[in-house]
Amino acid sequence: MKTVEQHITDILGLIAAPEPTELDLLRAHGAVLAADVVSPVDLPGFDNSSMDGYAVCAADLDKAAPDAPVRLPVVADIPAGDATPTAVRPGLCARIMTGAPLPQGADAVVPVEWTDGGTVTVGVDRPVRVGNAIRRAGDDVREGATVLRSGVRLGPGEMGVLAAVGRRSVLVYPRPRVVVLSTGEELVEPGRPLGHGQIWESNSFMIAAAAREAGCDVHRHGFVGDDPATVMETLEGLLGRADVVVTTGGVSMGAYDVVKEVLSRLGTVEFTQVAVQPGKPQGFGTVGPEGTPIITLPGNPVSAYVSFQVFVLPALRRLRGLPPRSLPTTRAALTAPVSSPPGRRSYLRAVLSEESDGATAGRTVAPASRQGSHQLSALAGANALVVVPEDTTDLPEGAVVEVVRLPELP
Ligand SMILES: Nc1nc2c(c(=O)[nH]1)N[C@H]1C(S)=C(S)[C@@H](COP(=O)(O)OP(=O)(O)OC[C@H]3O[C@@H](n4cnc5c(N)ncnc54)[C@H](O)[C@@H]3O)O[C@H]1N2
Ligand code: MOO
Repeated sequence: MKTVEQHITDILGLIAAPEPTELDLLRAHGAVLAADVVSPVDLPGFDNSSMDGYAVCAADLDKAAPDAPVRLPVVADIPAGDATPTAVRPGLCARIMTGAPLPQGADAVVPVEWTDGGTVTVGVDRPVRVGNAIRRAGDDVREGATVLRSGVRLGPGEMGVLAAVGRRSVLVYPRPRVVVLSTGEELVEPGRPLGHGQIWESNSFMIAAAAREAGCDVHRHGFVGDDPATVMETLEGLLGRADVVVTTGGVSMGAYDVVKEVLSRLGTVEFTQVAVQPGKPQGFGTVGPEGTPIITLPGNPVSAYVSFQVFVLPALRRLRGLPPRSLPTTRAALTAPVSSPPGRRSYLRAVLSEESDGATAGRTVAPASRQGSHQLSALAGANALVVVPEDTTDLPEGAVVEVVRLPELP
């Protein structure tokens, strides 16, 4: 059987580096930046007030005191956005609002709380130091400075910086388009009644959610039955909207394992067995005229989920323009014994907790009691996968194990 690492490498071999695209800022959220962003301006772009108050010459107020306020004529009123440049001379002041440009000649701003709030003349009851409540041009970003580096993900903070330096569009690797398709004659859309031997379809919802959380634009096509012609036709119809197709089901040894049958005929998809539990039957390759990558996951729901996190996620990261890393791991002590088939690496659903105990930096990990490939209930609530190596079949309570941290909700 193929190793987990080899299968990850083989899938990555199919995934070409993405093409950068210039996207409008509103569509760029979540994408990965494909070029450094340099600010064309200083930020702030001009000296401005950080408070509502009065722009003054500080020296005028040297002798101001609560019982002897200094009174200054107010010669201008400067709201934020004021387009008319203003100036003050010693002995005069201007009323000014937060964010408004500092008038020429002023060297300090007195907050309104230190004054009587006058609009013709104003009484100020204490001295002010030079520079008080002034935000200097360029004290945040200097013109020509790199504000964002290629490779960063555009989250809210990055979106803010881009807009602040005046960018309306950016060069990014756009979110990959993932099409999710499940197969199985027994499947019924949730919300519809079940007949004998039928089950509600769950894989496509789960895999679509995981791909979305991985930063992709996802089209959940839902599912098709086991008729090869329909599967082929459906797949062909979906290729135009996919950078990668992820299927579940139909890849094992069954007489009606339709994905395997249909894609084997195309000749570019390889079906294989990986030394992993769950998730042994796997496939990957390309389909259609554009050579669209396709990754075929097993149908058992837990197998599909674990396979997604172990095999598909690195590929999606590469498509996003990120290093194709696997999920981060840590070490933790088992709260219960676990077992694993010989020769296969198990990924057991578990709950990792960060409580303190020393040797494992305080982490313990509780494996779920139901580990069957069909036992979906243990997946809800799991935040980690306990890794049991290929050469290990049993681990006692207290053993320190490698633990994969599952992605957290963004
Ligand atoms: N003779 C053998 N049988 C099986 C082997 C084997 O090596 N020899 N491998 C087993 C393993 S391991 C797995 S995993 C499954 C994978 O089978 P398929 O990928 O062909 O999946 P299906 O047969 O279509 O379905 C398996 C199971 O999962 C349920 N299922 C499928 N799709 C969905 C869905 N979208 N939503 C919810 N549930 C789904 C399906 O009803 C089956 O119960 O093969 C083993 N068999
Ligand atoms: O190896 Mo299958 O994917 O668990 O049940």
